[in-house]
Amino acid sequence: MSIQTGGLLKISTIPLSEIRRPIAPVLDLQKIDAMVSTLKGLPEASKTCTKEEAAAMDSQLPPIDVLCVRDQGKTYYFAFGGCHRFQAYDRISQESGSEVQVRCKLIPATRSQLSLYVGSSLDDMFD
Ligand SMILES: Nc1ncnc2c1ncn2[C@@H]1O[C@H](COP(=O)(O)OP(=O)(O)OP(=O)(O)O)[C@@H](O)[C@H]1O
Repeated sequence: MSIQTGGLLKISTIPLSEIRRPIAPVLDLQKIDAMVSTLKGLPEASKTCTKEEAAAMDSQLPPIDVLCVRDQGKTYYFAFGGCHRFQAYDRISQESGSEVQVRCKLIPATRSQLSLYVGSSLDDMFD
């Protein structure tokens, strides 16, 4: 999604618990450790990116592309990428015991655009 959206969309923060992630990820645990370090502002962040990149992040991870779909008066958020960043946010949330805000690039989408990602599971996406 990043290729199409480039710098066009606004960056927002959405509570982690409000973002639906329909596809199970395949994970590199070392990358998640380094991302958690970035969020905590620790130097180990540079394990999966350069020291300069980590410094530029300033305890932030790049925003995750999130589809934003309106259905029957409610807004639903869906993510299909950002697997490692979500795992890092999950861990920070578990460690702190509180809700975490996720930096997102919100992409307005329709139900039929969402169906391109989830196929016949579309109706299960809204509950
Ligand atoms: N330790 C880190 N600290 C800060 N940023 C990082 C770190 N590791 C990777 N990044 C940056 O995070 C972004 C996403 O990285 P990557 O694609 O590897 O993970 P991801 O969250 O699983 O995303 P996707 O599923 O979309 O590939 C990249 O811009 C990358 O440069």
